[in-house]
Amino acid sequence: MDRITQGRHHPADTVLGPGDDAAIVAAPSRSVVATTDMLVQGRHFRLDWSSPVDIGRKAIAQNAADVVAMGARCTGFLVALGCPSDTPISVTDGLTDGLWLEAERTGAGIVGGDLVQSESLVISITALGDLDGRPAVLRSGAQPGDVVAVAGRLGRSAAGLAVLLAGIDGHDGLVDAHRVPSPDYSRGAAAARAGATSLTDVSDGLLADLGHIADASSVSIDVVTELLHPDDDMRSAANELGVSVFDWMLGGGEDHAFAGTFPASVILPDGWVVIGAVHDGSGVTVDGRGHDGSHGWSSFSV
Ligand SMILES: Nc1ncnc2c1ncn2[C@@H]1O[C@H](COP(=O)(O)OP(=O)(O)OP(=O)(O)O)[C@@H](O)[C@H]1O
Ligand SMILES: Cc1ncc(C[n+]2csc(CCOP(=O)(O)O)c2C)c(N)n1
Ligand SMILES: [Mg+2]
Ligand SMILES: [Mg+2]
Ligand SMILES: [Mg+2]
Repeated sequence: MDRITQGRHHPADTVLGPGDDAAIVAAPSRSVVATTDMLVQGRHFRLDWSSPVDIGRKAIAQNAADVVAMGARCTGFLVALGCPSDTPISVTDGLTDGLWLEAERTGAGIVGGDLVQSESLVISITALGDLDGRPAVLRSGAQPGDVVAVAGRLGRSAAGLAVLLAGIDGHDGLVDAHRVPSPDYSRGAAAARAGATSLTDVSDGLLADLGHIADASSVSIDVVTELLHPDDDMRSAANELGVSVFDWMLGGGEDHAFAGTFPASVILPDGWVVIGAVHDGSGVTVDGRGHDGSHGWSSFSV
């Protein structure tokens, strides 16, 4: 346990870190943003595909992205870890390093957690955040006439997963994007300050996650494929595998890019790019039509 808890530098929001019955985390806004997501071995990661550092980083990233998708910044993480009894120390050390590495990218510390024995590796994280006095940006605020925009790259994680599943060589950048998502954690607060009307992170797939905004806001959302610009390495992997690069960009999960809506009059903050528009109605369309392909990952269908 000492190996997991000791020797780390805690940022200012950690009032009391690991060691007592509970941690104390600053809540300057007097309301706390709280979210949880878990990673399960075999389901969300494989130890022959990802290093323990990668897995630790991904676990923090997918949680931090949900805090940022409220327009907040991260203030602390609680990490519950299930490990088989024969897990090498190098694996728990690597996980701990990865967790801290990505936590530091968010500006927050790991303030506590739990460690139990289990049949496979399971990492469940609770992330806390603060809005610094601003209102949260909900999924329910999109208005007809708004633009739809994204910050971050789409489809690269799904492309990397496809490369790993097919066992083809090369495409290291895509495989890296699958192993460790790289959200820019400053984008959510910037969107909130600019007047974003709704915000989410892309965890399941662009169309599925925009669908949550469309449902919560009682609007329809149209994505314009001409405004999506696939990278050359995604195009070449898609050609090699005989699939459409847009399947990855529209339906691929785990990039943890941010997607949101803004009034059309807003000058978008750095990193945000228009990809569509909000209309009256319901559901999500692509180039004005229903999309036959996958809208995203579904937790219980695969
Ligand atoms: N077991 C549960 N108990 C209570 N609320 C839950 C439970 N599972 C999910 N939720 C809530 O349902 C909502 C949607 O959860 P979901 O996990 O799909 O969101 P997400 O974290 O943005 O997506 P992803 O898991 O793909 O990253 C969230 O508000 C979440 O708190
Ligand atoms: C070994 C392996 N196989 C498949 C995937 C793909 N995958 C798993 S969960 C998920 C979306 C979020 O799911 P959840 O809703 O469970 O958080 C995706 C795209 C992976 N990462 N690793
Ligand atoms: Mg979740
Ligand atoms: Mg989310
Ligand atoms: Mg999530």
